[in-house]
Amino acid sequence: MAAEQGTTSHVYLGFDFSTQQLKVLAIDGNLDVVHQDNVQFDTELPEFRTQGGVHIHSDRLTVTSPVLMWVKALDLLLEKMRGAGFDFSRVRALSGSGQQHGSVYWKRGASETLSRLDPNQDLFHQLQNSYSVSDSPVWMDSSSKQQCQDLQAAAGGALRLSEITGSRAYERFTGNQISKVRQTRPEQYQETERISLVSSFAASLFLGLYAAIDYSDGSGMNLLDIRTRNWSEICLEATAPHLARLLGDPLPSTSVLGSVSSYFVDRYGFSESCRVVAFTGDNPASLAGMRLQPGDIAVSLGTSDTVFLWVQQPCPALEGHVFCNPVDWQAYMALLCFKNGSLTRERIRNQCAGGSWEAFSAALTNTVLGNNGNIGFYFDTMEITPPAIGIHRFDKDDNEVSSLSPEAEVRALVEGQFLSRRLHAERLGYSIIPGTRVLATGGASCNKEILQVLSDVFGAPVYTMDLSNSACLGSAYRALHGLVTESGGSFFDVVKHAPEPQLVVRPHPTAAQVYDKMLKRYGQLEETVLQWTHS
Ligand SMILES: Nc1ncnc2c1ncn2[C@@H]1O[C@H](COP(=O)(O)OP(=O)(O)O)[C@@H](O)[C@H]1O
Ligand SMILES: O=C(CO)[C@@H](O)[C@H](O)COP(=O)(O)O
Repeated sequence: MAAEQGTTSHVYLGFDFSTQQLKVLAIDGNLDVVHQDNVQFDTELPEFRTQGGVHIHSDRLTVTSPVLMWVKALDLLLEKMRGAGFDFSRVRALSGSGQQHGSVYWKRGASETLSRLDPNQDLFHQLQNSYSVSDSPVWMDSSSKQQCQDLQAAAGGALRLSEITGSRAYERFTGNQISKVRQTRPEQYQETERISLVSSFAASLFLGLYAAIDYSDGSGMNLLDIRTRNWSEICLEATAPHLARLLGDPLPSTSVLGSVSSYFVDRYGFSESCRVVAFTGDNPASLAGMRLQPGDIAVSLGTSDTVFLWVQQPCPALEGHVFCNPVDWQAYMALLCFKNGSLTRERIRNQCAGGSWEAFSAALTNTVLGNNGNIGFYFDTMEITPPAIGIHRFDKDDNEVSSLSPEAEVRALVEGQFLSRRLHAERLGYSIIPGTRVLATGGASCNKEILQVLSDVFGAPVYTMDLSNSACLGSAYRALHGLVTESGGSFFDVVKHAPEPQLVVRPHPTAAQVYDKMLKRYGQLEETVLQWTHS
């Protein structure tokens, strides 16, 4: 292992195909970050007309992204790196991550095209006709309710499905999306020779052949048996005939899948021996990037907010998800996902803080812990956890009110979001104990005032990495780890000299007094909001 890591001339790349952008990060053999870059979909690829990286369809439930936008983003990112003088010949291994659950439908003949790419042309032009479905369903989609009901019925109920796959049926989970595509677009489905996740689609581009789905991201499909780590026959059959053939066999997340295709060698100067390590989901990759340990709780504040934990034994339930662990095949991770995260914070920033994060932060500083009893629920779109919609504000006596002052609105939003994250994490069995670290990541984790509220609500210190894109960092670590896995090197051995997360904020001394009570009230009011949604 020392020989793998000892040299600084080698570098390891981590990519992240997330909702709003494609990012890349390079580390050297000492784990120092030596390069970073990104492509923002909305602004740098405006021809695809996305908002926040997606298209929301007229039914407000269907949410997709153009698959060719991701391909073009990779062309652009690699060109930017070349323009910045990045030396691709130093890359010893690469890996990456993708927003979870999204699906890519490769058209018949695409594997042939992938294997014979012309290095004189970009990927975008050569892969134009390689997808049977041009708009990939993504994690924000909630249009597959019927398919979820059918899958649960076939599996013997929601809890049984959760015991097998780690989650009850969720609309964004890939199996239900595949089922919907098969039913609503039979011709395109018939034309499909392979289905990838966003992560394995991206790995396929680098390999020049279809990449396996890894166990960890594969756990977000309602198709994988998280204990046997094989596709579940019951779930496959309930989803689509012959689906195993379209998915390929799942593999451990640490697998070396092969070397980069000659396209990347000839066009960008990658070494022929540069290895491609299985790509995974962005949340599993973040777990690796933050080097999450048992007892820690991670809060990712990206487009979605997620809360995740390292767990040794799977205890699937009706809420939340259990995924195979991306760095230790014997372990698991538990995850909760909240759809109304950064985009809702941006909306309230625009309405109440003149579009400025500084003013948004000032509103948090200028208002008191507990917000004088005001509590808000801000579900701009149907939330995942809990399945509720609408904007609901309550005063200290639990009366619904129609508005709050702009500053109180900002605090109600952020407190409400974090009370919800804590409430549902506790329902999943998590409890804050002395020594608990909250590790924050994602775009909003650069905002110290937001992190102060997180710390106060959780009653625990909040730490961050120097970088807010831990999914990229984790992917670069995983690239390095993939190389040493065969010789038995553990992930924690590989990253033991990586920089430790830094303490950013501690809870205010009165926080526990305020938020322990408020959490109970929040839970009761959430019941009311849920009843309103479903009445
Ligand atoms: N200073 C800030 N304060 C709060 N939120 C921020 C700040 N800067 C960026 N963000 C949020 O970060 C989000 C992007 O996070 P990121 O993790 O990069 O998203 P993704 O990986 O899902 O594409 C933006 O939507 C924005 O709302
Ligand atoms: O659906 C989930 C997790 O289950 C989301 O967390 C997606 O993985 C999108 O991630 P971001 O782009 O918001 O980081």
